[in-house]
Amino acid sequence: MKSIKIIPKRLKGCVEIPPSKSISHRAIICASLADGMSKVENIIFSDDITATLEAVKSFGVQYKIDSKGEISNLLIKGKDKLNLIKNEIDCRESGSTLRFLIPICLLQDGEVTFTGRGKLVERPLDVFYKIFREQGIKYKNKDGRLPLTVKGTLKSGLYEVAGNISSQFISGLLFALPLLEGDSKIVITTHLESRGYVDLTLDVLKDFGVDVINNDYREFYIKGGQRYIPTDYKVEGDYSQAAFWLVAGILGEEVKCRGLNINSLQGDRVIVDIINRMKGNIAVYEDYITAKNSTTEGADIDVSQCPDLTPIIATLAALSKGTTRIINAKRLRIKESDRLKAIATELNKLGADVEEFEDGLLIKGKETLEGGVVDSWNDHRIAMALAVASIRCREPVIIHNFEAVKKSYPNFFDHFIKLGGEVYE
Ligand SMILES: O=C(O)C1=C[C@@H](OP(=O)(O)O)[C@@H](O)[C@H](O)C1
Ligand SMILES: C=C(OP(=O)(O)O)C(=O)O
Repeated sequence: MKSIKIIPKRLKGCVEIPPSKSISHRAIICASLADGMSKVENIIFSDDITATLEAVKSFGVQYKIDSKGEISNLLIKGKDKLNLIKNEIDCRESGSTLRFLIPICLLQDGEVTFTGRGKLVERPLDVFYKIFREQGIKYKNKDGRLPLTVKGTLKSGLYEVAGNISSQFISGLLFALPLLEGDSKIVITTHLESRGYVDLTLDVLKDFGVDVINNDYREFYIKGGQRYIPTDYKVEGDYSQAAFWLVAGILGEEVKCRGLNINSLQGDRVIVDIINRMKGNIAVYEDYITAKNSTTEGADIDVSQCPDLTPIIATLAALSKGTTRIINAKRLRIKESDRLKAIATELNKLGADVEEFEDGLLIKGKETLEGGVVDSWNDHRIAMALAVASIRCREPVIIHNFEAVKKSYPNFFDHFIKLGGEVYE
């Protein structure tokens, strides 16, 4: 277990936001399924993106890396016919890699085993198991957990899919179904949560020449016999990661975030509206967003469309005036940690007043927090939220298992230091 000690400091400065992890997955997968050479620019090798790159290599996809400092560009030689060269895929802790690659792997009939690490082994796959049973696809898991071995091929036709467990199941099907000969339709049988991620999938599919008709997020019509077209694609900045720095600017001195698309489809772009609603001092310009020290106020926040923002919103709420209710957050319990329990437990260790409910949090804000020893629960977003909380602590903060940040943002603490943070390993 590795720990980091943070001396409370008000952060100030400018940060180049790393590329969107969600869009990076999508661009790599679409380039891999396009027969020819595609360029995917602005990539960082987080654990999750490495998992997806390793996964597509298992199907004969090749790529070259051109690195410039923290950022890399990929030249990907994709194939419209997958040939299995490695029948075991280690998804590490990446739910996106697992849920996106399973349908893609079922475009060929070789047997494949998916493995995972940490909490990924128990994150739900029931939506796919229902499809496997309906289509006669053989599958075997270990008491409902990974490893999962599958054998068979996806059929075109009607798919009835729940939209309130994970949008990733829908995205995974949207990558694979256009390549089948026949047409398909996905009917969403519940309210669709994390809808912005489906928007990202449809948008990147379109950029790579694949069209899907979206009937108000209730039905998706997928024409069969489509082909991905090799494309040059540049990944934009990640709003889920920018959220940590925007809150750091509100709690600290001032932070300017560069590299974001102010018209992004990313669902977590809503962090700007949330900070505004909480009376934070935030301003959006053509090529940067800046957040300045300000006194924020509690609000009622529905996170059903932006689950990944919950840890950092809870941190801001814990240091705002009044009460914040975070609602429709039950799905946070099936991420890299039980994020509701994790952020409530750890913020309270720092002296916050967070009450946990089955599907949300009730947070009574304070001027400052005490500080103390906390743990990341091996969850990158918990680690990063706690690091930001340190800004308004009276005493140092020690975070155990801080290296969890590698999952999505390996140089998070380099940026933290660049903004004036004082950390000791
Ligand atoms: O499709 C994606 O890129 C993601 C979808 C979201 O999951 P859910 O759809 O399960 O909420 C989100 O939590 C995850 O970080 C990335
Ligand atoms: C839940 C996350 O990612 P994934 O579902 O891909 O593991 C995340 O990045 O917070």
